Amino acid sequence: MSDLFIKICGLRAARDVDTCVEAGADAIGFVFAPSARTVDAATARRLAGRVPDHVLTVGVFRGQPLTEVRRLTEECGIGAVQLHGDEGPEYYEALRGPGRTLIRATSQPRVVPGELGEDLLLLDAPEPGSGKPWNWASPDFAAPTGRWLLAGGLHPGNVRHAIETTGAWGVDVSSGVESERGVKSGDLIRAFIEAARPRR
Ligand SMILES: O=C(O)c1ccccc1N[C@@H]1O[C@H](COP(=O)(O)O)[C@@H](O)[C@H]1O
Repeated sequence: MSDLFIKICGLRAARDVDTCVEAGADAIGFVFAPSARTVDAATARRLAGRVPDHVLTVGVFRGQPLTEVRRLTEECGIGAVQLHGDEGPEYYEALRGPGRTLIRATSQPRVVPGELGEDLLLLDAPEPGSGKPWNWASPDFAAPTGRWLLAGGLHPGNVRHAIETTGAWGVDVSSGVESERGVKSGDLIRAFIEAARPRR
């Protein structure tokens, strides 16, 4: 794994999954929550099967029943669960399993990493997947310490500034690497990774 953790989310096409892997993404997300980017189980399983072991596959959920989250994760061979709902610690505990990374996504900037039992905190905009940024540059924002991901309105043109301003351990993007809503652009994926992690 590289210094900066980069997740590209909302993948629906094999070609784009391959581009993410070749360009150096650390994680690839499949959206199971209702969205323009939702994939069905068969598609997610087929796409996840293309991803090498060193790249984390992530299932994205929002307020879905535990049984559904567990079933889709297992059925599709997904390595991590990203939760955008208001699940409590029991929910995280129930999902904990060998080799499964739990990611808590929240738009509340003052949470304590790990407090619900998550392995990784993701600070996102109030409307996840909308491409709208939140005010991570505000002097009122106190970035967490340790490992956390920044998301919300990131794109090739602002990601470096966002990392330098917040000190985020990793970044996550969906809209900012699309040519139109729900359609990924190989050029933007490569540009995002290059901008986030410039070659030395
Ligand atoms: O991408 C979606 O449609 C989505 C739907 C429901 C929950 C989360 C979703 N995506 C997450 O949103 C951020 C990226 O947002 P942006 O488009 O780059 O602003 C990322 O965490 C995705 O996993």
